[in-house]
Amino acid sequence: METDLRLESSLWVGNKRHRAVLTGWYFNWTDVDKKKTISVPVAEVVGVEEGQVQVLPQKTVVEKDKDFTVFYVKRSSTGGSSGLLWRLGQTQFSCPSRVLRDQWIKQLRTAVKTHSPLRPSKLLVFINPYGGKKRGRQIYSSLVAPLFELAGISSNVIVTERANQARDHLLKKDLTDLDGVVCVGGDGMFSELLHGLIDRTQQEAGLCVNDPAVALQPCPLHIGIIPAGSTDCVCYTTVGVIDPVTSALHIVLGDSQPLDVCSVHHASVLVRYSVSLVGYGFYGDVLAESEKHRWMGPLRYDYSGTMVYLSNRSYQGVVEYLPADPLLSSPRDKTRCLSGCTLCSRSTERLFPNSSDSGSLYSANFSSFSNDSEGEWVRVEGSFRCVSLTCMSSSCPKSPLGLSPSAHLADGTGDLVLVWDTHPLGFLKFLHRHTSTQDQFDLPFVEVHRVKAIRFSLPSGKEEEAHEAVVGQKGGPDEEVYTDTGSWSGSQQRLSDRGPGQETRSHQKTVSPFLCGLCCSKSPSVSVWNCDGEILPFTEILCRVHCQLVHLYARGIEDGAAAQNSNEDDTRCERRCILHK
Ligand SMILES: CCCCCCCCCCCCC/C=C/[C@@H](O)[C@H](CO)NC(=O)CCCCCCCCCCCCCCC
Ligand SMILES: Nc1ncnc2c1ncn2[C@@H]1O[C@H](COP(=O)(O)OP(=O)(O)OP(=O)(O)O)[C@@H](O)[C@H]1O
Ligand SMILES: [Ca+2]
Repeated sequence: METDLRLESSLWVGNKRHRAVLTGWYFNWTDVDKKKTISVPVAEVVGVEEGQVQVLPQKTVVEKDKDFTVFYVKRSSTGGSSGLLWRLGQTQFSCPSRVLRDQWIKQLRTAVKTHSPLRPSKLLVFINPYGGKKRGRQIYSSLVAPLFELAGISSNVIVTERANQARDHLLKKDLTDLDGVVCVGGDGMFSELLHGLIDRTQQEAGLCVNDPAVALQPCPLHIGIIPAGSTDCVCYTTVGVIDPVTSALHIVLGDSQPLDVCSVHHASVLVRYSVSLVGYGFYGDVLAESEKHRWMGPLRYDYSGTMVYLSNRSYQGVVEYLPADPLLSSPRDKTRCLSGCTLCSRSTERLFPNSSDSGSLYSANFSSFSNDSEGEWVRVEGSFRCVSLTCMSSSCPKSPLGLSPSAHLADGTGDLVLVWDTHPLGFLKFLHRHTSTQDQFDLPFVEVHRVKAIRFSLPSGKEEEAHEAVVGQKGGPDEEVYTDTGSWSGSQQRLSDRGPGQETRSHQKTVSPFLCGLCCSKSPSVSVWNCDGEILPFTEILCRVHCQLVHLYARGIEDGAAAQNSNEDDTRCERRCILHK
C-alpha cells in the first residue's frame, strides 16, 4: 500500500521551489534552498482542493489549473489549558503541469481515505441555543460548518427548542446512515446525547437497562462535542482545551476515544448515566443552589459554591464500594491518562480481543459484571463533606487536573473520593488544591479508591429527611427527569406516595450566606446527588462502571511537549501515558 501511494515531485509554494513527497503515512515538503521540511501526517489532512482556496472566515476560490491547496491540522500551545489548540493550516502549491496537479490531488485524497477510515460523512448536529453564554448557533455557523463543508461532511442541523429534544430524537427517529451525532452545548447537552444513544442501543439489543449486572451494548454512533456550555467538563477532559475549532477538527478526522460510563440505579431501576461526576454532599448542594441562579450563567457555580461552603455542612452516609484490581492501577500512582494511554488500550484489547481498531468494536463480546470475579465489597459509614465518584479525571478550566487527576477515560473503573467531615479550613484547602497541581488526596481526612461499583445509603433513621431533601428540587420525584424508558415510574410512585403538596423542609432553605455556618456546630444534613449536573431525585443509589460504553470524536489529551509543532519536523505524535511528577 505504501508504495502505491508514494508520489514525489518538485512543487512551488509562492516563488520557492520545494521537494514534495507523499509516502504512505506522511506528506512532506522541503524548501530546497533552506532545507526546511514541513511534515503532515496524512491522517491529519483535512482536505485537498483545486486552485487557491481560503476557507475562513469566508470561502474564496481562485481558479488556477496548476494549483492545489492542502488543509491540515496545525497545533499551538494554549498558555494554560492541559491540551493543545488545533488550527486549520493551509498551503497552496503550484505544479509544473495540470496533469501532475491532478495526480497530487488524487493521490492525497486516496491516502487520506486509506489512513483515516473512521472519518464521518454524515452527521446529525444538535445546537442548544441557550447553553453557556448562548453562543451555540454562532459558534456552529462561523467556526464549525465551514470545516465540515471542507471535509465533505453532510450534516443535518437541529436547533433545539426544548430540553430533552435531542435525547428524544435519538430514542425515536431513524438514525440509519449516520456516522455520528454532535452537540453544540455543554455537559447537559452531551448528557442528552449519551442517554439517547445508550438507551436506543440497548432497546435495539433487547437488553434490560435496569439490571446493574447486565453487560450493556456499546453504542455504534460516535459522539462529537462542540463546547458551548458553562463547565464543558467532558470536552476539557477528553480534548484538553475548550475550543470549538479544535473539537471540530477532531470530528473531521474521525478521531475515536472510548469512554467509560457509570449507570446509576435506585431500587432496581436505572435512574441515569454519568461520565463525569456522581457527587453527594458539597457538589450536590452546589448544583441544587445553582439551579436557583441560572440567570447568572457560568458564574452561578462560583456563587453557589461559596454559599454552600459558608453553610459548612456535613452529611451522614453509608458507602460501600467494590475495589478495582490494585495491581493494574491506582488513583494515587501520579500517572495521567493521555492520548494513546496504555492502560486504556489494554482495556480495549481485553474487551475486544479480535479487533484491531475501535471502528469495528461493536459486535464484540463484552465481559459482564456478573462474570467478573467480583471481589469483596468494602463498607464505610460516617459523616462526610462530600462523596464523589468520577469515571474520568473530570478536569475543567476551574480545575485543570480535575477531581481525580490520575483517573482514566476508558479503563472500566471510576475513582471514589471520600472527604470525611473536617474543619472549614481543611475543606477549603481540599477545594483549593483542585485549582493547582497540589495533591488534594494528600490530606488526612481524604480517601480515594479505584472502584468498579459503589452503593450509597443513609444510616437508619435518615430516610425521612432524604425524602424531604429531594422533594421540590428541579428533577425531584414530581417532575419529569427520565421518563422515556417508562421504567422507573415504580420508584417514582413510591417516593411520591406522600403527595406533592405536602409541607417539606427543603434542605435548600438552610443554605445560608451567614458566616455563623463556619463557627456554630451543626447537625449533619441530607443532600441530593449531582449526576453530571443533574439533580437525582433519589438518595440511595447503586452505581456501576461500564467499560468503554461510548466513543467520542476525540483522542484524549495530547502531551504538549511531544506533539507541539509536530509539523515542523518528522517526529510522529506518539500516543502515550506519562508520569507527571
Ligand atoms: C477556593 C477556590 C476553590 C475552587 C474549587 C474548585 C473545584 C472545582 C471542581 C470542579 C469539578 C467539576 C466536576 C464536573 C462536573 C460536571 O459534570 C457538572 C456538569 O457540568 N458540573 C457541575 O456539577 C458543576 C459543579 C461546579 C462545582 C464548582 C464548585 C465551586 C466551588 C467554589 C468554592 C468557593 C469557596 C470559597 C470560600 C470563601
Ligand atoms: N432549547 C432549549 N431550551 C431549554 N433548555 C434546553 C434547550 N436545549 C437544551 N436544553 C437543556 O439545557 C441544559 C443545559 O445546556 P448545556 O449543557 O448546553 O449548557 P450549560 O448548562 O450552560 O453548560 P454545562 O452543562 O457545561 O454546565 C441541558 O441539560 C439541556 O437539556
Ligand atoms: Ca475510567
